[in-house]
Amino acid sequence: MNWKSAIYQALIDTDMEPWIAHLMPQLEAWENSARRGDSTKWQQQLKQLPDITPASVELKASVSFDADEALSSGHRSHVKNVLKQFMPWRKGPFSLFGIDIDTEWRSDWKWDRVVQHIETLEGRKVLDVGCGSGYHLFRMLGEKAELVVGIDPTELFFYQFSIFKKYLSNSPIHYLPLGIEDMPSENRFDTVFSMGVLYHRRDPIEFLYQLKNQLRSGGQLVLETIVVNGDIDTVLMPGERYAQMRNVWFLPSNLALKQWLERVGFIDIKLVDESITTCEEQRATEWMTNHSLADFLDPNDISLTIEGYPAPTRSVFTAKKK
Ligand SMILES: Nc1ncnc2c1ncn2[C@@H]1O[C@H](C[S@+](CC[C@H]([NH3+])C(=O)[O-])CC(=O)[O-])[C@@H](O)[C@H]1O
Repeated sequence: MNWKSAIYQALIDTDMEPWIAHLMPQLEAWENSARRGDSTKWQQQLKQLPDITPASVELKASVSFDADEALSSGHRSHVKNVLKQFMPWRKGPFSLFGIDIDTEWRSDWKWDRVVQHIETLEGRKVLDVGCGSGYHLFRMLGEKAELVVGIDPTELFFYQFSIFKKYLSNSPIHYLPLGIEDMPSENRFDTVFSMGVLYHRRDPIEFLYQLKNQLRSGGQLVLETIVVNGDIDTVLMPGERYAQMRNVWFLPSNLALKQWLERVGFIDIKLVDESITTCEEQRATEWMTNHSLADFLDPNDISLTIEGYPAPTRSVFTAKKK
């Protein structure tokens, strides 16, 4: 069964059926456009992965898939070579049949900071907006969510996710290669995460409304984004680049962000974590060989980006929909 039919079948007898039915034409259109270039290569590479039923899958403490027996060294180097076709690997780490994918980001550190502050995911329907490779989706399933859906329009990340989904085909974890703007406003999820996305949005207030429109009444928002020091009136709009990223728009102070959340109508708003992003958490590795955070900071003063802005500090907020 292909990935589209799998999610449709999984939701057909639930109250999510109208939601997924609404999205099917867009998924169809995406699939038709994904029959070219890199997509074709990645689809072929996916078929090269071994058809093994994992002997054990760990999702609570890490994302690791283990086989009964170690792969032979020839088989192992073949699988490693296949996985390398999906570079750059940004969000992880993953472990597949003894091969450790040491990604650019220690996304597990972010998860450890977040998970201790959120309502239980057990039995809940969860949406992760801008899920990247889906690393956090697997950790959400590890927390026993009833349904986990990630959305992210970046094609490579869909295929990275598909590698691990292959070994969890019957689990309620799904990735839709769509953006938040494609989602119908149907108030269906118990928890909505959006981590590392707000600063990429040209209209952050509209984005907060879009997140709110995915939550049921009483549901929890978990929002993580880059912030700057300052009072309730402080919001930094960088010039063309921030830490070399071209698509960064608004970096609010914690107080300004709290006010945005209030204006959009969230209640019970809490700042639960604030952390400076370190060069240990985001760095180049064998699996992501491009420049990384150390190259984007001022070499003489790592509290600044190379453009002279405050270096990335990330805050996590939780809030509720009335
Ligand atoms: N319109 C959109 N709708 C949904 N996602 C989008 C959209 N536009 C871009 N994205 C996606 O948002 C993700 C942001 S990365 C955060 C990953 C993870 N959450 C993390 O916390 O590590 C952070 C970063 O790279 O700066 C990317 O995967 C985009 O494709």
